[in-house]
Amino acid sequence: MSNFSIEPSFLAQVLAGKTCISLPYCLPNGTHVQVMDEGVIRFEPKDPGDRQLDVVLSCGIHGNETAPVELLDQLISQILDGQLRVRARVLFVFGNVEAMRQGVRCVAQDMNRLFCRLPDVDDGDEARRAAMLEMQLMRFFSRSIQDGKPRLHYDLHTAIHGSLIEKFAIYPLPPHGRDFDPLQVARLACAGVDAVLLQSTTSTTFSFFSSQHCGAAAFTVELGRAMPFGQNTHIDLSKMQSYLEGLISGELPDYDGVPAHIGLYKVSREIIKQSDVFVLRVDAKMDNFTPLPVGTVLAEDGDIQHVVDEDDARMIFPNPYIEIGQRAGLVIVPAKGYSR
Ligand SMILES: O=C(O)CCC(=O)N[C@@H](CCC(=O)O)C(=O)O
Ligand SMILES: [Zn+2]
Repeated sequence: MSNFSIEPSFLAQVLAGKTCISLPYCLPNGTHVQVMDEGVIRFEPKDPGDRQLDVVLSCGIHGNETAPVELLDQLISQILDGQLRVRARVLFVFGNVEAMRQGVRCVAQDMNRLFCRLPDVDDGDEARRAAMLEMQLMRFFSRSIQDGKPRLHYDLHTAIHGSLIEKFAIYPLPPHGRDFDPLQVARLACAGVDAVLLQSTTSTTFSFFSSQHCGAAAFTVELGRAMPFGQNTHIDLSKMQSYLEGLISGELPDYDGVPAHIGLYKVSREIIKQSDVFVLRVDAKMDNFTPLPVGTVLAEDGDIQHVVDEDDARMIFPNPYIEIGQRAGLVIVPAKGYSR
């Protein structure tokens, strides 16, 4: 990508293979811009004293989840053409570029299962890309760790199936046994998210990486159902767009507690596929958050039977078409006892 150009869009240039690391340059309004790698672009305010926070906005970790990619591309265009004033350091990441080109979730390996691991000489393209993105985030957040600015990461996705709650987030709990921050949940509500899943287990996702290793308040955000590029008009991302525009312009909204309408859930257990005779006994296409009565057989895996024994259980991300050792679904329950 050469210096300051609005057309074609950043996304179009990424898909055409025309972005790679570049020298930093300035927009006419003084905003600093640098392409850090293919599909990775950083903006910094003209006046360092203007900077309120550091935020990573990522999408396309799954290449067929296009609505968030279109949203972030629009924000990048608004910055490049001077409509959106930058008062934060912002790193935009288009995650799995090759999968985006092919319109598939992944090419060989699910990239959101490849974070927080040691690199290996046999790593494929997606594992190497995940390791490179980890380095980009470590580098980006190292400045905010030094000077104490708020660190945020929103990793935007869309889900394979429908969902009774269209927009929800997974919130990896901060390290060292710290509790979740109600203010972060309230900010997600402001962005149009209606339920938050508090995740206390370890994970291999991008948001888990930035929470654990960069000390960022980090979230995987599901924004509706995955559709090809240009077919996302059914998803209303206006609240998310306004919220992100606010962050980029340095506005970090403050709230008292978690809004009453937000559903708070926690992971009761993960259903891991342990053998090639694994069978899901519930409809693999059922909507996320579908209630599951006690006694429902969820899956069978050789001698193992997964049966619901939790009150008020629901399942999200049911998917039997995964490799052995991976997650075939999450059983979640309401998180009780949290003050709002
Ligand atoms: O709809 C599905 O089954 C998957 C949607 C998706 O990509 N979800 C993320 C969630 C990540 C997390 O648990 O934080 C994923 O599976 O990677
Ligand atoms: Zn995804």
